[in-house]
Amino acid sequence: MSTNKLEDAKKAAAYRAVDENINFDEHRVIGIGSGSTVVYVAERLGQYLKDEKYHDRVAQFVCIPTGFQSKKLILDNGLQLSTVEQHPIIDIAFDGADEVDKNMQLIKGGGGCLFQEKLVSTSAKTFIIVADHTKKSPEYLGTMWKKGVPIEVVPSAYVRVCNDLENKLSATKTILRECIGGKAGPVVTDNNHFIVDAHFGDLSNPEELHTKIKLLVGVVETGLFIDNASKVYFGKADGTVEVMKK
Ligand SMILES: O=C(CO)[C@H](O)[C@H](O)COP(=O)(O)O
Repeated sequence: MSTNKLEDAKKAAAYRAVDENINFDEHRVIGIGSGSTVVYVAERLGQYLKDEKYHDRVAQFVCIPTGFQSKKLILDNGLQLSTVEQHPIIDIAFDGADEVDKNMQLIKGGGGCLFQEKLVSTSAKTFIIVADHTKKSPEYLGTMWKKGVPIEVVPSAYVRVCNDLENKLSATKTILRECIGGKAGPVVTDNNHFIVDAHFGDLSNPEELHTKIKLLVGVVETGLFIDNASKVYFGKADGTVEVMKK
């Protein structure tokens, strides 16, 4: 698919997700995730802010970011920025995903905002995923996303975590995520942790794997988002959007 078509698909998913799920009278605290698709969520909210019919209500929204990129997105679109400390209960959150299976379990963290994304999404009463259709798994997680399960770890524990993932949980490969260009060395998250990408092949039981990984000393959070998403909007190349819900 051409880059333009892919962007159109992301935009279609994000616009429709906002249009169908924001309740301008009831919602006030909005989570804004990370990645290239959620850019269009912030853009859409910015458009509503400029529309005189919605302006007063959207100006009252406070937006909770999942990292530096989304903080900037919120500000660039003229929206009010706040924190999850000030608003531990979020009305609705939007975010992207790296892969979505048929049960709406997710792999996230491909963009390195893992822990903060999980904090925001699990603090939200409703969590909406926006994605292009390449993120839809035909069956198991690990089919479309081949870069492994992202795991946020305490820096000093990364060797121990990699060893445990391989020896205790049978990961076939673990990779400390490195920066590409700009800086030599590992990716450092917004919460000053490292990311390990762990390969397990197809994930037939992501919930069990998530629980096992979480128990390893040094693991902050896993990129397996279990029973978290309320709905998924998949944008397609032809501009249509498929909605998945339970
Ligand atoms: O989990 C994420 C960042 O850690 C992103 O939401 C995920 O990588 C999807 O990004 P994109 O919308 O660019 O495909």
